[in-house]
Amino acid sequence: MPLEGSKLGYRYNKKQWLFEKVDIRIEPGEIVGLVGPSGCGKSTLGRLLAGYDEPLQGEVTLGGAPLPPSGYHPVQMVFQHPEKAVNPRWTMRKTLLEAGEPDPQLLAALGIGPAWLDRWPNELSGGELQRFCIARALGPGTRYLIADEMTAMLDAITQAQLWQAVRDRVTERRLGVLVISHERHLLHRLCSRLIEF
Ligand SMILES: Nc1ncnc2c1ncn2[C@@H]1O[C@H](COP(=O)(O)OP(=O)(O)OP(=O)(O)O)[C@@H](O)[C@H]1O
Repeated sequence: MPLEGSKLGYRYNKKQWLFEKVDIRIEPGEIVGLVGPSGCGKSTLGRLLAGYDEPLQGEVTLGGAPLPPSGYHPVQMVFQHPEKAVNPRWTMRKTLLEAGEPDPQLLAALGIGPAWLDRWPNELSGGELQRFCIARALGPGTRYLIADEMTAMLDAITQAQLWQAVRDRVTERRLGVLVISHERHLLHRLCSRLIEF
């Protein structure tokens, strides 16, 4: 089931339109890159596709139907700053359980040590915390991942490890991925096509 945005338009606070009439389509098992100058609206488009915000024009559909209004969301988004994306009062185990029972193979592929599950967010480094955010976003019900500068703050080795784990899910589960990044070499390595925004 493709993830599609049709004739999407958005603007903040009734200012000028950030974008209008944008069509975008991602197929299962596809990794697509989204590039464009800073401030052009890439993250905003990602938020619309992930159902965080409602488009002001057009619609987002998954397999031809509107995104589900409640329950586990099949389109998940991961941001650059993991510390903003987790509840500081939840252990990492509880954080992960939000997305369903975690798959031990996925945790191992993301380099998450079993002992980390009993830690609190402030007891992990940014890179360690981001691994949990990715694990949570790849819960069993996820069909699409919107990765917004997901590995921009990580070293090259960790970056490669995390993207390999995502790629394996693309192959095994036919996960579809939209990669928002300024790093052209990363996009060329990962993506089968690029959308210039
Ligand atoms: N909540 C908000 N309220 C008002 N304006 C916003 C809000 N979020 C983003 N903007 C503005 O909308 C524009 C697009 O922002 P967005 O984050 O989507 O761009 P981007 O292409 O992802 O940028 P970057 O590459 O710098 O991350 C920017 O000018 C930004 O200042």
